[in-house]
Amino acid sequence: MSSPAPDAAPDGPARVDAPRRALPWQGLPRTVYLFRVLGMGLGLLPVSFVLRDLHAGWMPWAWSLFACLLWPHLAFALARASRDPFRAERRNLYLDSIFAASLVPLMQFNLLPSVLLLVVATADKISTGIRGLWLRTLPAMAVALLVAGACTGFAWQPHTSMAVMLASLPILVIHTLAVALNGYRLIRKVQKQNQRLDDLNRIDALTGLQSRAHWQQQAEAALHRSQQRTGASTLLLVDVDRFKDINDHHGHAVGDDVLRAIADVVRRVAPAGSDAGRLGGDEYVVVLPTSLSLAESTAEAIRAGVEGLRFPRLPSLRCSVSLGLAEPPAAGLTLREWLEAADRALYRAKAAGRNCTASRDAVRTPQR
Ligand SMILES: Nc1nc2c(ncn2[C@@H]2O[C@H](COP(=O)(O)OP(=O)(O)OP(=O)(O)O)[C@@H](O)[C@H]2O)c(=O)[nH]1
Repeated sequence: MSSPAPDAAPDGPARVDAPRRALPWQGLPRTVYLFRVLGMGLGLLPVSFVLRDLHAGWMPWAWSLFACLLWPHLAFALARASRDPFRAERRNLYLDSIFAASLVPLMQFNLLPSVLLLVVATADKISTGIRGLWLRTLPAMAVALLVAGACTGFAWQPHTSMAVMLASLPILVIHTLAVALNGYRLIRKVQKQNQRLDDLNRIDALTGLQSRAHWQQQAEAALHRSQQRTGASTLLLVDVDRFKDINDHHGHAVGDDVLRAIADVVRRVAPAGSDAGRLGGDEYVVVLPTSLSLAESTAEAIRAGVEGLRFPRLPSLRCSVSLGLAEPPAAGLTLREWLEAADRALYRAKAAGRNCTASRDAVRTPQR
């Protein structure tokens, strides 16, 4: 939007600005402008037919032409020129309602176009999404109706002719569809943003594995199934060996590359139905849908896969992982106890020299 920022920066020494965030209502004047041009422009059609039938003088005609044709552009220009476009637009929205209501007595309360103008003006306020705006404009409309009514002596001819009915159709159809389409567009946008938020919540941004919170939910469900004896599962903790050294020698960016590459190995090797996540730092965790003996083979495949990783930009870089396995704890015990058991196994793998797998009973070191 080309309108000036709400507050101009004061003169003074150059400084680093915080990242700029779009102001929530910045696009309001342009959105409202389109609907105002459409609503007021189409509204002029039935108003003109009624004024013609009433043989109205120049005053009602001039006022109607100003309100329906000139005002939408003037309102936009005022909002754009304002230092605070949102405040200016909110004032314009009140004036919209006042103008629409003032046309009703000019039409001598011709039923269909009068109801239509009042409803469209109110619906427009609702569709701005500004809380309570439509309710607050109702008293302003009532006052406008009374003042214009007093000026016209409350002349009363509510009958709507067929010609006026036909002239009312465009605003009824086109404006209603335009508002509905705008609502649809907004709903789609919100749905996409909700989906993105959900993804951000479920997925670890660096590795693409499950986030810790999401993994915990999945693991608790798997533990429950195991404790109900409706499915085998084994917990596997994977920790990068001497990862701090990799960061210190090659930098955090390379460290991140290593974390991503190891996540790829985990994803590739873990059997279907596994839940793999990143617990944080250089630690991964997988619930495998298999018994301990099959899980040991998976763990060994991950260990070997990580050992075999090569990084084209750093051909000499090698990495390895230590792995700890644990069967589900007895009924009544929780995910916390399961993780602690896997952590104890992982500790044994580290103590046995790293780059190996350990479970409660055994440490499996690869043949080197
Ligand atoms: N590059 C990178 N480093 C991270 C990230 N999260 C944690 N780290 C680093 O990972 C390292 C973890 O080191 P530790 O687990 O304490 O120890 P280690 O060097 O892996 O040694 P052992 O686990 O005993 O083999 C720390 O230096 C953290 O700063 C991350 O997202 N990216």
